[in-house]
Amino acid sequence: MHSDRLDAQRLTHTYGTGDAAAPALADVSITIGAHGPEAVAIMGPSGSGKSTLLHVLAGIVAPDDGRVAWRGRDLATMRDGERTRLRRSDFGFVFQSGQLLPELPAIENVALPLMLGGGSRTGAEAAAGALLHRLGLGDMLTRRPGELSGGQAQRVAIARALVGSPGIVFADEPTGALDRSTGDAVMSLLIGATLGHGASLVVVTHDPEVAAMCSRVVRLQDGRIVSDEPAASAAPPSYGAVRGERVANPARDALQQTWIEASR
Ligand SMILES: Nc1ncnc2c1ncn2[C@@H]1O[C@H](COP(=O)(O)OP(=O)(O)OP(=O)(O)O)[C@@H](O)[C@H]1O
Repeated sequence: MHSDRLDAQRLTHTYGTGDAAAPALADVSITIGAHGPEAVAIMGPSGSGKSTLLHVLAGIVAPDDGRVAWRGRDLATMRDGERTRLRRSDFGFVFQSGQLLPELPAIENVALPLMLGGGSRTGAEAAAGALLHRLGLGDMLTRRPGELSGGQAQRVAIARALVGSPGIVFADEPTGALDRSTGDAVMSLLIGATLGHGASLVVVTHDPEVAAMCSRVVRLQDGRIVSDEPAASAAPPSYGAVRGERVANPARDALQQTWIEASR
């Protein structure tokens, strides 16, 4: 059994109370990374509970009922400070946009999680610079987010999510603000880089083509999981599952291999 696994059992969550109560999750159980790193897409109609599930899995929102365990430890039994430290050390996050600090250059945005974790500025910036180079942003280290394209900013966000070597990365519509070709490139990079780092990825998306790049697709409806299957059965033929053998994708395989070698 793989140690970097996330186990969620019987999660329920309702926003508000009484007449205003909005049930968002109902009896959701899911395990991520049981057999090694994997890329899992969470799909479903608007309001089906995707973002709520992601936030509960990441320990940002506490479930009303049920439990989430990371590496066998129940997040609810941790003190707030411990959970915050765990999120910083073991979890990475990529959101649609706006997560970078606008006043900081790219390299400092990426170095920040390491410095918040107690690392020296020199060491943190060395690691951040190396990662940004590997993501093709070696010329952009001193640019502030407002001086980057949307795709470049998302690559900086990916570097920031990965710099602390997390065990799992959570992404909420990470390409939702990008055009199709930029979004596809960023998504390939996110999947390749995350798996290349030995971490799992959980990504909320509306986009079937994004889901098809993942190895597994979980569908929600009215706060419940209605299907959980390998991406192969949901994938358009032009895309392959990241870890599957079904459809060759030389560019992605090469990218992932580069990452694995660079991460040694
Ligand atoms: N902060 C909140 N307060 C009250 N209700 C909320 C809140 N956040 C979400 N909800 C409700 O919970 C349900 C699930 O919302 P959630 O954002 O998880 O769905 P989603 O599938 O991510 O939707 P979308 O695809 O539109 O982003 C919806 O009915 C939503 O209106």
